[in-house]
Amino acid sequence: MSGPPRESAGALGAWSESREEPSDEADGGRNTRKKKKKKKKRRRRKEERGELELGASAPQPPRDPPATAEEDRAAGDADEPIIRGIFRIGRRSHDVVLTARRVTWTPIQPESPTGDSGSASTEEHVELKDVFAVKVKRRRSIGQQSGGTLLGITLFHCRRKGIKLKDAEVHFNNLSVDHCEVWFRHLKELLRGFPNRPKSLKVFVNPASHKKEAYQIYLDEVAPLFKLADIDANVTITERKGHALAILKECKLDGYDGVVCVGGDGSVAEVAHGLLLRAQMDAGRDTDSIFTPVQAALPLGIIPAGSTNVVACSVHGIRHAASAALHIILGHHQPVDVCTFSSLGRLLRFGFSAMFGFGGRTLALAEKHRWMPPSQRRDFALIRMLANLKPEDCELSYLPLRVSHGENAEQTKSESGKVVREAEAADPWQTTQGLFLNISIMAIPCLCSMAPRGLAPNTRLNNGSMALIIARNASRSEFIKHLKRYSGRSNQFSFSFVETHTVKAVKLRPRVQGFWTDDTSEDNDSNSTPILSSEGMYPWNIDGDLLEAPAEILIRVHPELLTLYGETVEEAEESPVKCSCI
Ligand SMILES: Nc1ncnc2c1ncn2[C@@H]1O[C@H](COP(=O)(O)OP(=O)(O)OP(=O)(O)O)[C@@H](O)[C@H]1O
Repeated sequence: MSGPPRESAGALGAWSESREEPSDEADGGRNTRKKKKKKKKRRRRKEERGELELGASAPQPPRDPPATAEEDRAAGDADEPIIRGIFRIGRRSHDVVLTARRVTWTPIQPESPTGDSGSASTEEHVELKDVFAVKVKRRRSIGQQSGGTLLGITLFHCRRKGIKLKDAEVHFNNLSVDHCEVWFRHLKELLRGFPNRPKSLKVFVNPASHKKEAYQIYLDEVAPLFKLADIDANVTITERKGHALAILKECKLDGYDGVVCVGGDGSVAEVAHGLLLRAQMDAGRDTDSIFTPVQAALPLGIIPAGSTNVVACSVHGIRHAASAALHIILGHHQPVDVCTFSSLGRLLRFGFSAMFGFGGRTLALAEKHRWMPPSQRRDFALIRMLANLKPEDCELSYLPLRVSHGENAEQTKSESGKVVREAEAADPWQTTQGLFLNISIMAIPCLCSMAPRGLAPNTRLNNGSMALIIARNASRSEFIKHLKRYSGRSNQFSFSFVETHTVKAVKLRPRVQGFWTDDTSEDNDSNSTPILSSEGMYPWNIDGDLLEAPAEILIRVHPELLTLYGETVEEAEESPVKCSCI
């Protein structure tokens, strides 16, 4: 919007006057009903004469309210005034115009006796695509449940500050019930025309995330906005790992418009996996064989409340619960590519990103020290693994993605049927083997405060490919330099031991199966001896969740398999955090 309407200090809290919709007004008395009937008649007659819809200053003819905003837009008159009237906004009277696209208001200049027009009046507006609630504003005495003196109507909308979204409100004051009711009706009707805005959500809150404040974040920053937007939220506070997954496998999802996860990456990964697994079950897909997955039935909203929030940051650009809630409320849909991780033909899980080698082993070590606070155990594991840096001996195959724009180019379609790339052709599998310090496979950019441009800056949320980042064996100091560059501006990939590829699939097979060692003793500083595993289990870091996987893993990308609430973000707006320990 162009001007600064008063920002709400927590959408509900700042609302000192009571509010309700006109239809909720209840006095119960017969006389009142009669009066209402008469009033209605009078109003209808007035409407017919155009006296209500258009103020004295409005030359436009009255119009019927649009059946839906889309119909109106389709008629190509999105900028045609639908209704016009006078409201007080702040201390001044304003000429207010509603179109299918926006509400615009201009201060009414008092005519001066000298005929001067005075200073130029500034027009302000709010786009309806940013408006998420309209309420009737009334003054009620303490304890009064209904009725009350009507004061006007209030629009609640979303304001952008960089990539941060904030809720704000504009009060349109007018004591005429008829006037306000007509405006209210039109606004409600127009808002109903926006697609994707959820009315009912299934919410999972992980109370154990980060500093155990996820539920409080939900109560303070999200629930009030959902209430304002008339969203019905069914909340489950998860009791253990796997709880959300178990519910998603069995619960009825028909009544919901979306699923929301309040937590960190581990919780998001579990809910995303659950939603996608449920979609495969409903579609009768056999996940014990190579299969083409179907899209998740519902979009997923992420309220960041964890110690790592890479997925949330990739679609919001910031760890900010209110921004995330507003993306959900306004129905901002962002299709996202998702990977399947399978072994011996069986699906292990769905996910957005994976790390093998240093990334996997560091997480495995951190998980063994769960009793430590999250940041402490992460730093501890990082230092221990760097001190004992060892490569993995494995065979790595990948299917590169080659984009061609020639005549023979095929069109690739996502499961939704949308063309996701102009053309591409896959080269045959390429295979390399040797010692690797770390292998990252990422279907989304993975923005975070440690890497504002992303752990995989060369990939996009829905470009139908994955970034494969290979760090071959190198000295500890070179590897640390490579890691440090993620938080800065220098290219983290400009090292001779680092390779990046754009791929459709990756196969990774650890080559040595000797004995397991979790030996991280400081005196062993040789980083040329590969890590051996006796149990044939290798730790993978999949979206911050530990997966102990046997043998060969196949990772395939599936374009736009899941829709997240959010949008494409180029760079995280988090203040960059340098890892304190390297
Ligand atoms: N009530 C619970 N108690 C313990 N763990 C839970 C509970 N509910 C869910 N979990 C699990 O906790 C794990 C970590 O949660 P989440 O990622 O939200 O928090 P986090 O602080 O970012 O954690 P991490 O530091 O492990 O990334 C998830 O795998 C989730 O399944």
